[in-house]
Amino acid sequence: MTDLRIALYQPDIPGNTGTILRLVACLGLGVDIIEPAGFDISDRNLKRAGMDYLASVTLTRHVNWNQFETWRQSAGRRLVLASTRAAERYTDFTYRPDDILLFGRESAGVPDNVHDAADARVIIPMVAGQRSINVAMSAAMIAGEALRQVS
Ligand SMILES: C[S@@+](CC[C@H](N)C(=O)[O-])C[C@H]1O[C@@H](n2cnc3c(N)ncnc32)[C@H](O)[C@@H]1O
Repeated sequence: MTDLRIALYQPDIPGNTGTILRLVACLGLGVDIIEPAGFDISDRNLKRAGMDYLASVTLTRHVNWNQFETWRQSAGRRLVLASTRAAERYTDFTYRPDDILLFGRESAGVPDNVHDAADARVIIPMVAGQRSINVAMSAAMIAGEALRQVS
């Protein structure tokens, strides 16, 4: 079994978060939401995307980045940031079973201090001129690769 987790930094589109929560429910992963989010956790679009899968999600909400970091460091877990600014391909990185895979806010990614705090940063290569992949799609691709390696 893996203890891999997905963390969402201040997500602002409830349908994406609901889709990711359904993903983690199906893959058996834990999930962290670093608040403030741009919506309430009871948002109907989140519920529509997450459906009844939400009932089996192991979700931890952190009131802010500092509280998340305090918890993560005391747990001794590595933080792997998915970023369009990264240099290392997500398929070249060696994941550990207790890594936390961090994804940025849909509108703005993550600020520099969060980018710098990560232990590693990985990118899904894109064709020239494209800006970014949907956050839920990114999470599925990177979690899939991490699980392939550690399962
Ligand atoms: C819609 S994107 C954010 C776009 C934002 N304007 C930015 O500059 O980061 C939301 C999140 O999905 C993930 N993401 C999107 N495309 C990615 C890629 N090609 N490689 C790695 N992560 C990606 C990142 O975690 C990103 O913060």
